[in-house]
Amino acid sequence: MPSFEEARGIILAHVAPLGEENVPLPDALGRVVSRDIIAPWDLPQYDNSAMDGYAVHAADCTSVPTRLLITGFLPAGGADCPAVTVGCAVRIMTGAPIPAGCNAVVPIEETEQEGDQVVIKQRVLPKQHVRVKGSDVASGTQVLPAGSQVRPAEIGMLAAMGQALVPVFRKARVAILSTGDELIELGESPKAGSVINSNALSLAAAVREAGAEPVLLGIARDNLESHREKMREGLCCDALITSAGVSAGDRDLVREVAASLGAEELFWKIGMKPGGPTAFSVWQGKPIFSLPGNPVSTMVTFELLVKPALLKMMGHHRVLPPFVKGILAEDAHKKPGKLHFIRVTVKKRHGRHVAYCAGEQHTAILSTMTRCDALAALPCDATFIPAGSEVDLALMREVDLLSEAEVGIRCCA
Ligand SMILES: Nc1nc2c(c(=O)[nH]1)N[C@H]1C(S)=C(S)[C@@H](COP(=O)(O)OP(=O)(O)OC[C@H]3O[C@@H](n4cnc5c(N)ncnc54)[C@H](O)[C@@H]3O)O[C@H]1N2
Ligand code: MOO
Repeated sequence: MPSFEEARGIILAHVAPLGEENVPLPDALGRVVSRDIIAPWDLPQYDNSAMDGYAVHAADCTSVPTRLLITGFLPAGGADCPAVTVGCAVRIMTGAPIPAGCNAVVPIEETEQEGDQVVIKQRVLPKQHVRVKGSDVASGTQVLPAGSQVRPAEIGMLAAMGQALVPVFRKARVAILSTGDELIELGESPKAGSVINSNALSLAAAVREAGAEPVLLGIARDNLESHREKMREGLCCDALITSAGVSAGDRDLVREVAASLGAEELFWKIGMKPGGPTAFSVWQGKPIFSLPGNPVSTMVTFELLVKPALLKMMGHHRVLPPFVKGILAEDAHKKPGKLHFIRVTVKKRHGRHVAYCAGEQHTAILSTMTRCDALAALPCDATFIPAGSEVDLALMREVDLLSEAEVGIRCCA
């Protein structure tokens, strides 16, 4: 049985970035660029003013004060300005091109206008308040390397570079299949023994949050034919995630059907909890993630095993969840032999993350998941981890600062 790290290593070794596509710039947000983007022109494209003021030639302003004749006005976007001759200045607005004959801008506050003349009250240095052509990005240089994730800043830069279509890695289409006769869909009337198919919706949300596209396949019933039909359908997508039917039960059919469809199983069972019965197979290069059905196990295995794979498929370089060091606020007990991920709430105190048990840790307890700020990793061989121990935390959301009033070790039941 592979350890958690080994299992994740096997998964990551069996997935690769999907192909590329060109998307309109606004749709590139969150995607990963698949090629180096090279600047087709300088940014700024021309020398322009950084201030509202007067465009001058510094050499005309060596004495203080200096008096210059105002010969024109240049707003942003204005291009029509004859060359400025010795002893003259042009009133210029922020962003307007520096006219020929000028090499500096004097802000309006450092001047006084007297009729058609401007009095410059301070020394002027060449290039002062001039945004020089190409000083931000020079034509022909790399604006973004392949592999960059597109954030609002990159959208702005790509727009400034005239990049209406952006080459990005393809978004993964991820089929989600729930299995089990007890399941009903949200909105159907519950009967005795029925369970709402919440896993499909939490998985679809997590897939979407990872930047991929969920494709909901519905429910495979507990017979081979239903599983076969739905799993075949799912294999048209880039990846298939199944939930439940993967443990040791009489009706756990997912692995049998995956094998009958020709998938190669790389592992079944991992030395982690939750997520012990997880299976991973590959069918014609496509990953099949068979996650355990207990709702918390489904979410935790998605976060720690599936999401890194999807991110890699979509071209991301940083695919592992951000782990930070934290301090356990309470004693924790566990059985040896598996890496345990417990759900904790986290507060920050004096720059350190302090982790509190988020509640009942059984993997069917959804409410502990909604309170969870992070998953704390309790080492494989440990049986008792005393309060104050340092642990790795996989943060699931931003955490608050702990007020002084809340400081103090709480007792774990
Ligand atoms: N004899 C053994 N029994 C079990 C083992 C084991 O190793 N030996 N492992 C346990 C662990 S750990 C887990 S986790 C579960 C996983 O079992 P399955 O993946 O086969 O899932 P099911 O038994 O079909 O369902 C488990 C549980 O989850 C509920 N469920 C299933 N699908 C959904 C869904 N789409 N939405 C909401 N809830 C769902 C289901 O009703 C069950 O209550 O096996 C243990 N048993
Ligand atoms: O692995 Mo199960 O996922 O411990 O509840």
